[in-house]
Amino acid sequence: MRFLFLGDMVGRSGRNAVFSALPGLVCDYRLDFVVVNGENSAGGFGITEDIFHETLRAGADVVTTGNHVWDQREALEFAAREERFLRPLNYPKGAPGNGSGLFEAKNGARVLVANIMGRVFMAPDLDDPFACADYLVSACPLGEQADAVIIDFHAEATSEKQSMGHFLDGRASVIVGTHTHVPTADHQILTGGTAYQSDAGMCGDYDSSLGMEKEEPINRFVTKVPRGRFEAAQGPATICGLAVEISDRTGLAEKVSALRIGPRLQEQRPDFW
Ligand SMILES: C=C(OP(=O)(O)O)C(=O)O
Ligand SMILES: [Mn+2]
Repeated sequence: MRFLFLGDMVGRSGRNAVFSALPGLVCDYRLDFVVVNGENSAGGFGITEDIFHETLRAGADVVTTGNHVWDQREALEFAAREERFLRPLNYPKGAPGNGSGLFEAKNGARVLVANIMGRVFMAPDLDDPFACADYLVSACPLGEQADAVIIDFHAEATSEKQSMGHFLDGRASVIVGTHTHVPTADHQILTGGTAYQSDAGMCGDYDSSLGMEKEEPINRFVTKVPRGRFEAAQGPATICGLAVEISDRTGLAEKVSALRIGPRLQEQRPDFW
């Protein structure tokens, strides 16, 4: 199974880059399943229903999110109606919408997708992400109810992300980190067969501070006096993601590659499709 994950779309430039490139990637690579993180897609703060649907039309099968999921208030409403829209699974009971779902890929595979959020340097009062992940993969095991298990782990601390990767190694096809907006060079297949990357990076303008115009972040670090809002950077965006060939027999990863298309970052594409 040919799987592609794209990292946090940041603002209009990130959206436009994904919406123009993803249809071609789906076609050229004959992708079976695509997940895109959309939590910063509305000006950097959350996602609207229109953007969600446009992301699906561009070729995403599922849209994940993170700490900004409710920034656009309409998400509180459409989350409950849209099973392909995921908010962090470890929000306390009663949160609107779903944190996981079982979906059918183009090749007929049953794909379990979950969006889980870290707690280190994030909201500490979330349910335990490790207990949540353990329950999920035990309730819908890879190789039994699911032919592939994909987890977007939205977290700040690399230690928490790497620990989650090893904790689930062999019980998931892909554990990919999001949130920091910086692609890490540690994409690999762990010893138990799970594809892992600490952070896929953002789909956004890299002439920025994490996808936001750099002036205000610099100002706040230098003067400690806020002078304006953070605005999404408007320059040409680079798409960052993770490409994984998942075994149809075991559901574990066979090949993994970073994907980086656009200015400023060194281009990387899978060489196995
Ligand atoms: C990019 C970050 O946050 P956000 O969730 O605001 O995108 C971050 O804090 O690394
Ligand atoms: Mn985030």
